[in-house]
Amino acid sequence: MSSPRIPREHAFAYSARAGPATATYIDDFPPWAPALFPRPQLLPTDAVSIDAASSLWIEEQQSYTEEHSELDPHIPWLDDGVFDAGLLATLALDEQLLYWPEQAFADICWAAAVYEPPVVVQKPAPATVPDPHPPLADVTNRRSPPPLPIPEQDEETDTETETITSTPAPPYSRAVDEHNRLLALNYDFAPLRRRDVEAKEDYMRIDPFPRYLQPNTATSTLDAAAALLMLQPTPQTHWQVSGSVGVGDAIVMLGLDDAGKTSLVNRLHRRAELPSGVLPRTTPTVGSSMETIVHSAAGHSITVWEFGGQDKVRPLWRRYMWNGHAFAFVVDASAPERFALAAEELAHVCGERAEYSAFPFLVLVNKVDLPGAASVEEVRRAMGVDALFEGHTEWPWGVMGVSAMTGEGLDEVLDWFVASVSHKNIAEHNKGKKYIEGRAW
Ligand SMILES: Nc1nc2c(ncn2[C@@H]2O[C@H](COP(=O)(O)OP(=O)(O)OP(=O)(O)O)[C@@H](O)[C@H]2O)c(=O)[nH]1
Ligand SMILES: [Mg+2]
Repeated sequence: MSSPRIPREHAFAYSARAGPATATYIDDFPPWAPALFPRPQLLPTDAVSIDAASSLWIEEQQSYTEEHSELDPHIPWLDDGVFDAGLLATLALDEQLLYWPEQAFADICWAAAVYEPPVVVQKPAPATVPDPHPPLADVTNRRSPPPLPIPEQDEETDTETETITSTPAPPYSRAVDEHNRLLALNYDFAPLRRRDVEAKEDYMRIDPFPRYLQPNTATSTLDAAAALLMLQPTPQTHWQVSGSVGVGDAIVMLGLDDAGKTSLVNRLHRRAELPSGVLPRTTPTVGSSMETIVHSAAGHSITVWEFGGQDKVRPLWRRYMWNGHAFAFVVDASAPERFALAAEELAHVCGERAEYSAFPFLVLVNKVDLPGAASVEEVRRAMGVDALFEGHTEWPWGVMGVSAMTGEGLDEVLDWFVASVSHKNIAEHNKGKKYIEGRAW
């Protein structure tokens, strides 16, 4: 089977997003693509048809399902080979993308359209940003793709293009910002929000990325999916989680900025060597970060997935928080003036979805080492957790005092999670997710 060739501008789009060291792939995957696939042996080194890759997946999935379905009821393997949009946000995004690239892509787009706040659309002035792909007449919602710089232009190239291409490719994170900016300029998700799009099929009909979506080619579908996934600061983490099935239980850690989440993760990760009273310096977390720790002599492996708490990154919480097996919400006990905001954010992020979930949940009252820190009881009342979980007795939940500075309380916290994360909870939770599919999960 011949390799699908991706258009030149797409190749350059990869390089623009991936950074300066990666300027040439016409037939290749971008260097960040392996991060999207947790089982790299299935990632071809050159472009290959999706069929070839997916037949490998089918074999592997069948044997795995036979082996594990009884043991691991929480593993959301795809039932009867049917595309399941409800699993996209959980643990099977990579499998879905390989099996059903078009549907997966459309669903990612749809999810983004439904769940993201509307972007402010600033239409580029036609004089300064030429539209290389005029919209088709029959699709009213379509916007042109971002104007992509073309490398290695001829001498005669007009000055505007030269200006763009002579700028060195920005480093990776700046490239993501730049990419976001271009998307914000060119795509208007607002009309596709939930009130207008009742079914995914509607969205598929609208298809705002026609030039990025070429059926049956992994490269173009990845490009398309990545275009949306790159809207997140660290899309790779999502995919890594999707590969973490079987690695251990994943705790999603949320909380306002400065609550001490990163410090807690650092302490948990390095508690054997880090003396009490010493904390590595931290900087505010942008996006999310993940650390796997081993707890207890039995070697129980736990992945802690921590999200930045600054107001700009809080919208990420809602999208990803349900991908773990348990939550921890960290509150700074020394900042009572922020309790109300923390309570508000917690209630917002759980929302009505709490009703359908069965995740173990702990409020971690951090910094109890500081003089004047509020007591666990005070934080419990201020956070309104009793009201939040009223009627959800099936949820194991609690409030515990900890200190990243001294390590106090952390063993108890880990013991609690290990005892509370059960396959039963996870299966319940997945059921809830299926039930609520189609609503804002
Ligand atoms: N005394 C004391 N200070 C702490 C403790 N935990 C964290 N800190 C301090 O609190 C500050 C913020 O800690 P971070 O871990 O960066 O906070 P964060 O929740 O990750 O913040 P974002 O990444 O912005 O969401 C740092 O100066 C830490 O040293 C603790 O248990 N005791
Ligand atoms: Mg942090």
